Amino acid sequence: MADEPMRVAVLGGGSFGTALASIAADNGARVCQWLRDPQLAEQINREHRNSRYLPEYAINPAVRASSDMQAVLEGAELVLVAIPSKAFRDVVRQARPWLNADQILVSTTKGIQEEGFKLMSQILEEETGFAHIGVISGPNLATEIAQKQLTATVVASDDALTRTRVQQALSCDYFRVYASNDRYGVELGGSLKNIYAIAAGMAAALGMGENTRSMLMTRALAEMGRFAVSLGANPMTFLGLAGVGDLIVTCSSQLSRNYRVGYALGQGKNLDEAVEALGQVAEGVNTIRLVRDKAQADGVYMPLAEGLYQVLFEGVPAREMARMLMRGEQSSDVEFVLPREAVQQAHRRVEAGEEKP
Ligand SMILES: NC(=O)C1=CN([C@@H]2O[C@H](COP(=O)(O)OP(=O)(O)OC[C@H]3O[C@@H](n4cnc5c(N)ncnc54)[C@H](OP(=O)(O)O)[C@@H]3O)[C@@H](O)[C@H]2O)C=CC1
Ligand SMILES: O=C(CO)COP(=O)(O)O
Repeated sequence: MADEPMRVAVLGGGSFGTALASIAADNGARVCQWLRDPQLAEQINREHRNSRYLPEYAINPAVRASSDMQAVLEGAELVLVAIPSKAFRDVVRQARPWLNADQILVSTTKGIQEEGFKLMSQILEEETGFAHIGVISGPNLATEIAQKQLTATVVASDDALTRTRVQQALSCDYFRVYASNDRYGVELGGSLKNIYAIAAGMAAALGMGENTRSMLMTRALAEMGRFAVSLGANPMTFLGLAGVGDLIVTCSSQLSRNYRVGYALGQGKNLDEAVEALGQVAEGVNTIRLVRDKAQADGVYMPLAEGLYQVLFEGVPAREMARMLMRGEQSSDVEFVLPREAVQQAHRRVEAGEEKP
């Protein structure tokens, strides 16, 4: 078995699905890619190019694209699901008749389902009940992968076979795959950072500088950690590629679609115009709403997510929101070292005259 090429199926014909299919093929796997548009599938097979999502880049000619899901899934050992969160469950349901419990199912999608605040690998689990389930997440701009820029990702699963086979399938000269057993944390990191990428794009369009971006990213990490703890997740996972790593790339690059939506908003476009102009999925727009509602319901302090929600959905001007955030209550740098409450209590004591210089 070790000498036989691994059979990999990719569900999704967008930029990331296409980039992953090409990596696996570069690495010697037999790769079939499913997309719902038969004409685009035909073009990929004929020209080895995805004119809709990655027009500038050559796809490994060994990738076979098809709109026949049964044929794509037949005999696949590893199934990568690269479908935006809004359509993820539907596509998994469509695929279900041709999936079997020996297969490894991996989500690559950085989004959250509104009902039940479910992450995509939880949907894979619910829809199949299979054991070999994982996620891929990390600083992985599809366009840079398509250029074969040196890139790292994380495969996360509590199942060692899943981690190992994904590392074998995708690790190559330009793509390195690190392992984690914290599936929930890795997946949560990938979803949350999209929120702050929108904020970073907006800040850039408003002419704010590098100090601002650095503050934004670091406070985003603090807020993400607080949210993770409230959900019983391990905030240490955010120190890795799927947290800090992805936050850095997505908050710094025009190649990020979430960043671009934020940038367009900062330039004065409204949300519908910004999303329409993008023409691809920016998961962060929906994630802001879901995370803000969940934080409110669970009493988690997330001023950036709340502020961004008010800018996107309640018409508060971004500059005004930035001013309010800067003038917010005094806080702690690293809350795992000095709790936020301790800072606030000290302020109250000084203001009440209980502590004097
Ligand atoms: N692009 C990137 O750099 C990265 C993306 N990701 C994540 O990967 C996920 C997928 O993203 P990506 O490939 O970039 O997305 P794209 O927006 O580039 O493409 C989306 C793909 O999903 C298909 N699709 C959408 N709705 C349906 C549906 N109802 N049924 C079947 N197919 C559907 C689209 O088909 P059609 O064209 O026919 O609409 C298209 O093939 C996202 O959640 C993203 O967060 C993760 C890391 C990097
Ligand atoms: O997740 C990504 C990079 O790691 C891609 O980000 P966008 O979805 O914002 O393009």
